[in-house]
Amino acid sequence: MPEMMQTKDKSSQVFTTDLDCQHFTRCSGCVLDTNLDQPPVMEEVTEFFLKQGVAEFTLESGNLWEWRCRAKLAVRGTSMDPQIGLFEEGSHFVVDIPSCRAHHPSINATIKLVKEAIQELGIQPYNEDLHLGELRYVQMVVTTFNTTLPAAERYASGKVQVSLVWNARDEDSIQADRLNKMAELLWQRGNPKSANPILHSVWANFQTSRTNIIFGGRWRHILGESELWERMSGIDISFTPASFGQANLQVFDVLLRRLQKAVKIGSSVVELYAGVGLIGLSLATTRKCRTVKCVEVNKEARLSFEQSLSRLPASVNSNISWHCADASVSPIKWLEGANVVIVDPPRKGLDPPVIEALRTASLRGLGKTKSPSSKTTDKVEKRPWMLRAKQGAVHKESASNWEEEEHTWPDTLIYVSCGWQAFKLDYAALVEGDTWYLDDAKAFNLFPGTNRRSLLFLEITIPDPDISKDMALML
Ligand SMILES: C[S@@+](CC[C@H](N)C(=O)[O-])C[C@H]1O[C@@H](n2cnc3c(N)ncnc32)[C@H](O)[C@@H]1O
Repeated sequence: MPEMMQTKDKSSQVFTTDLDCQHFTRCSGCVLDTNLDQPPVMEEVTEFFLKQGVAEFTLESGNLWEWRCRAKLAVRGTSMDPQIGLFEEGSHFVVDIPSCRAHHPSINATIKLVKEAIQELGIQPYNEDLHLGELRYVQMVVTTFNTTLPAAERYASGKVQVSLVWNARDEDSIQADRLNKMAELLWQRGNPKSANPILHSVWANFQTSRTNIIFGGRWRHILGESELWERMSGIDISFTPASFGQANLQVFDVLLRRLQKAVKIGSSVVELYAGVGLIGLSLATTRKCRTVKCVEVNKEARLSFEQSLSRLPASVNSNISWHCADASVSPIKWLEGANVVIVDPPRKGLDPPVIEALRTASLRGLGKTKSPSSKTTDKVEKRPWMLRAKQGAVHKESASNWEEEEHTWPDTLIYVSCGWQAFKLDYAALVEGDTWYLDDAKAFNLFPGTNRRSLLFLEITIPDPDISKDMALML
């Protein structure tokens, strides 16, 4: 990684945290080009947490360049002069970003390959005004999983799973023949045994809608390995091209290790907004959890979860489950029986029913509200919820016959936030009336070059002074 960069006259070397990217003025991807390790929003964030009693609020930064391992870029222009990049702020013009400093180098090398294939085969980039053309978007996901290499060399030699978003209904439509030709050309030039071994696999997604939604519902694996793996914080995790994945693998790995320390050995954990279950599975493995329940609305994440579950070490003895469900529907049911709840919502923050359920769970844990166990009420009136929870679920039973803990409510809430504005509102609602109490907070620079998306990891406990003391010591 270019930790050190040259000054313009090349006479001396200085440490710099400047972006130094030729696309900066037009590209909407980065909003900062200097002091990438000190996003201005941190001033407000630090002051906020200082007021909440977090004396040492810090920002953990990783690589400031070449950190992005996942990119979805629009393809526009003409077959002779394709443009691959992001839309200019507030416009429909695509800014071509072949030398993006944030991208992992294998992503930029893949963009070059894709452009060559477009030009040589005369592939038509999508024209949204006319709703014509063939290639709409390209998604590139880097995998650094390669156990044949020493760990230190894996990142630099990451390979790309490339997905071509094709303007056709499915693979049987007339245009699919050209899609296959393009996939074959890419593979011929970038497969792992070629002179330029940058590709892991080639996929297609089919999208004909006139909206700006990137992906359609149909995916097809065309060439290379069908499964994409990543090793993060001690576990192997699988991603399909349709599932959510972190863009900054290295800093998220640091966040995960920090998060693990906040969970006591033997805890029962529920994770809402769980994606492919990365956080939950890593806790099952490293914290010997009794139970781990992951709740995620995107059904496409299920296959990844099943594959990752099959590679967990045999020594993991937790009851583990993944549920395809909307966390905002009857969220209180997921919370009963857990000591720890983890939420990792999208940028818009928590759904209001989830905030309400977290507040109720805290009050129930403190014995401030009398409530029947939700198990009892389910029997008579909440059967649809029970059925919903079972539909589409994945389970792995523990060899130990752990009893389900009724009347237990979480005393630890870990909030992973990627949206500062939404977080502030959620936080105010969570702590109102002393339902939750902030114990610690830390920021991770998951998106260097941006001001708005630095990520926070927060640990909030119920306002029991003894528990807070234990947590403080543990940290
Ligand atoms: C920021 S991602 C976190 C994913 C996961 N924790 C990870 O690190 O890979 C947010 C996830 O929440 C999911 N999601 C959004 N709304 C949801 C809802 N109402 N119920 C459950 N999951 C939801 C999204 O599909 C996405 O996978």
